Amino acid sequence: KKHKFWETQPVGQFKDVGDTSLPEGPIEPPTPLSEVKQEPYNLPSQYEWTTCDMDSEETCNEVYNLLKNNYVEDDENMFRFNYSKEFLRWALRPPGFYRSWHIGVRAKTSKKLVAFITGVPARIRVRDEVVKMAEINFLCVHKKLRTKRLAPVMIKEVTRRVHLENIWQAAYTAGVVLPTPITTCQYWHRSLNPKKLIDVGFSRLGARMTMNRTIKLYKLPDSPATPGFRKMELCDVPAVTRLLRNYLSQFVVAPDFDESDVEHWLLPTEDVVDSYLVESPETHEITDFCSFYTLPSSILGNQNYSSLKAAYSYYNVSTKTPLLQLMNDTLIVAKLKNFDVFNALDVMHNESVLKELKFGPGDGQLHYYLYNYRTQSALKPSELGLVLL
Ligand SMILES: CCOC(=O)c1cnc2ccc(OC)cc2c1SCCC#N
Repeated sequence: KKHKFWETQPVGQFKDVGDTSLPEGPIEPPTPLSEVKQEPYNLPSQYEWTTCDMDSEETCNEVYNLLKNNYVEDDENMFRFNYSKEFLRWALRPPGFYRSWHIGVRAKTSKKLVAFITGVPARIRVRDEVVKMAEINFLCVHKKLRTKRLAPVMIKEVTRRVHLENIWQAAYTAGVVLPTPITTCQYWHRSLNPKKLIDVGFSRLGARMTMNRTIKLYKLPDSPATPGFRKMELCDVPAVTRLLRNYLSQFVVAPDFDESDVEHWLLPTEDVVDSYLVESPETHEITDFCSFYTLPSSILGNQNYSSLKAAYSYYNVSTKTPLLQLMNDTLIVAKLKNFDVFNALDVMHNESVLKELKFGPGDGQLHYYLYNYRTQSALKPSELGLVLL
């Protein structure tokens, strides 16, 4: 039976879609903390819970290797995400993080890490309500244990630990349809290294196109066009926070970033997140901002290449520089940093520039979900101002 587990959870159910009598907001009220289950859920007898301290080099290595070998692949098994250790430490230790929300499952005999799920705290605004949520991510069960129904008990356990911190909502994404997406986004891809993407079989030479003609089609200038375009620095955090908060206020769902959030999520971290801004040469005002994160993928089953260097559009704000020019400068920087591809979702205002910047639509979709929070109706991707890693 499909969605056996999700039909037991406080999430929008398919049967309720379109029922405008149901109000926007929490589906269930908070439970008194004394009534939250104090002890962990039961795992199958040969497995045990473990808390993964990402500060520990050894544990971080175990998590990295579990994900490298068992995490999400595309439908054609051409790629598998290969989140780096620095990226995982960044993604899992934002302001106010809880180590207890970095949950592993070990085999009791071998002590091998066989499954993982995480949460990090976030303040997410839904229309005019700022809600404390957990962002749930990195749910991974070892390929050899996929039929043991571990995912439902792992989801219940991370939910229990989130409840213990008096948080009752969550946000998560999936490539599969579950009850019930608040919106469904499309991936778009901009070739930076077309020869490699063709060699690995992701892209194909267009009709009547030679390889040289294709390389020329995707060629980019060797420096950004916008005067005052520069890397973000620590001293820019207050201005970037103001710029970003104002920009994100227009979307139905968006993070409620403060300066400490901006410092963590958007200050450049080598090989993890890159961020640039436009400082007006005349007024020294910060008028625009763009950022992308680094998420390589293993290339599965190709003789010549083993890794894809992919950049993912993160948060972009254009108030003076046209978004088209700002994003083109981002592509230029990504190419200079030797990325093979620049990926973007059709969220916020991205859709308006993707085609002109020579992005092509991907065949994968990304569904966004809220746990224990109903929205009046599904959002358009352009109403979503939240990028989850
Ligand atoms: C070349 C364009 O495709 C990707 O960059 C890519 C890379 N690795 C993946 C690993 C797992 C995977 O599972 C859905 C997809 C990819 C994709 S396409 C969707 C992500 C984006 N943009």
